[in-house]
Amino acid sequence: MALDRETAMQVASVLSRGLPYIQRFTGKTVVIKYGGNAMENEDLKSSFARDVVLMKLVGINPIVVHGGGPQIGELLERLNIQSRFVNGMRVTDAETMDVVEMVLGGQVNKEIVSLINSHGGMAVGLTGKDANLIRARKLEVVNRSPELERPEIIDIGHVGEVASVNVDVIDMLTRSNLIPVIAPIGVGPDGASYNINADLVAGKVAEAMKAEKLILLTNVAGLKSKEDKVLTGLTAKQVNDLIEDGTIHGGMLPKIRCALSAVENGVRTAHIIDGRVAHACLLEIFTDEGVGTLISRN
Ligand SMILES: Nc1ncnc2c1ncn2[C@@H]1O[C@H](COP(=O)(O)OP(=O)(O)O)[C@@H](O)[C@H]1O
Ligand SMILES: CC(=O)N[C@@H](CCC(=O)OP(=O)(O)O)C(=O)O
Repeated sequence: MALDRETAMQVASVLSRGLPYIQRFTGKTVVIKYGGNAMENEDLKSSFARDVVLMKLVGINPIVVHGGGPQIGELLERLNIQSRFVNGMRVTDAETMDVVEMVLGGQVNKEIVSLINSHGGMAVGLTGKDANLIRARKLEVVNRSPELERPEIIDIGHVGEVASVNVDVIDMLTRSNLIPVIAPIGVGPDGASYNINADLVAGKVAEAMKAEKLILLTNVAGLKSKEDKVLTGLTAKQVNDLIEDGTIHGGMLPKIRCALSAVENGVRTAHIIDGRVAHACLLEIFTDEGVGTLISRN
């Protein structure tokens, strides 16, 4: 579709103003965690896919790690399987694990791959089982309730944490101009599947790839205070205090923990941003002040 002269001038001006940002980020890796809650509607999904394609086109290496918690919840409900969370992690028995693998590796992964490809990108979908991309070990959750005489380990089933990331596979894909889209399922030493929180996978992939940025797209404007204000530029100590006093809870817990770990392990910055805003990823990259909550080492 041809642009009229005035619109073309505006587009040219906007593109030109993006040049310093493109120069700053070209050749750098950006890991984007696309949360299930941010996949709100078709327009938002399209704007996300277009952002990823544009990033790739200007020389940035986007790596997508997706969630799908609400989508898993929907199918479990349809199948009449009860589900509950401990510390933001879904308790995962064998039956639930089958559903998790179907929804994340099948439905959600392929939907995102198709979306990116329909906007002109070349995405390849993987779970952590493909080429042993994500090796996992069982996650131990410790209950430190003051009511207990001593801390107790809670068994939450087939839930894992990342033991290692096969960086070579991701490198091979990105060098071939492909965009990796990773579902957060890990493979244990015995070949078994592990359900891993997608934030944790995104954080570890960002660390292993020495990413410039880790962008966590979610369904809130950022990390919020008790007064509902978006907080940014927090120190690790301030974050820990917010966890202690319960301001940070539920799904925000793994998000904030993985962001802190990422910046302590070589990722330059981590950002928790609102995926319900169109072009959230580009807004983050193409503004000096960024959007949402910034977490950096200092
Ligand atoms: N301090 C906080 N600031 C913002 N959100 C918080 C906070 N504590 C808990 N949350 C919850 O964390 C949720 C985001 O996590 P989650 O639902 O797992 O999203 P996603 O699917 O994007 O990973 C928010 O919708 C909110 O309900
Ligand atoms: C162990 C665990 O909780 N796994 C998550 C995996 C999906 C996920 O993390 O999705 P969101 O990012 O959309 O929340 C789950 O079963 O819901």
